[in-house]
Amino acid sequence: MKIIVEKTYERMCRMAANILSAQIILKADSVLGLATGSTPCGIYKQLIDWYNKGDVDFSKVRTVNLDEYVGLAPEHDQSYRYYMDQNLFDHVNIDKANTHVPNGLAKDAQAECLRYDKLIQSLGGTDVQLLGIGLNGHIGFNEPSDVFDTGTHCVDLTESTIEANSRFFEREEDVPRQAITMGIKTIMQAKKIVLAINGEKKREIAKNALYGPVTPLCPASVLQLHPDVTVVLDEAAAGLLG
Ligand SMILES: N[C@@H]1[C@@H](O)[C@H](O)[C@@H](COP(=O)(O)O)O[C@@H]1O
Repeated sequence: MKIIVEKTYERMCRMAANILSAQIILKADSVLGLATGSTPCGIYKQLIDWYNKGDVDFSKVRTVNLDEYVGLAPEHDQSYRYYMDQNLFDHVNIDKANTHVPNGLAKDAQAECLRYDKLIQSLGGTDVQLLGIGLNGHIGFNEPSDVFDTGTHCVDLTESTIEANSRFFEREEDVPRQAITMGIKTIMQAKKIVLAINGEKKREIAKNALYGPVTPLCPASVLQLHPDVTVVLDEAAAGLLG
């Protein structure tokens, strides 16, 4: 595990964006695994900036997103498809047909999960997977549990995640209770992983995930076992790493 600490959130984002853009430069049709949440916003902003300066070309890039809420249409302003369009895809020269997010409206969620895993395989697997981390150690929407979940699957969100994500919704009742997420196996199959962690609130979980025991009670801890992980943190999140 490579751990890089940057002074500010902006510097952290620049570092993560550097890894993603280097990947695209080295392999124009890279498959990027992308994440949502507040953490990656600045990373996408940086990529858009470099695109506008002509430094990075998305025309052949393919993307697979980690997760999507069950029951939200792509045009719902809190769906992860909407987030990706707003925060990245609408601002760069990516072909939208090459961007993939699980379908939160699928009638048969099970079939959708299988379709999504097959899709990732058919693209040749993920070259770089960008991850954020939830306050309880979740990655994607893999919540703490007794076992590491395998492929893409449907999950019941925990109360703490619903509460954390309620900041994006008008009322807590509006937060979906379920999501479709890549599983730990899907995530671990990525050739390279970049985990971004910022803010004082994530201090404790950063320490547990990076230096604590590998356990499904802290899903991000499994990343300690991946051969090519880079963790980028701002100083606020790195405060307990020693
Ligand atoms: N499903 C997403 C995760 O992919 C994300 O990493 C996490 C942390 O979000 P934030 O970056 O806003 O703290 O929240 C959500 O639940």
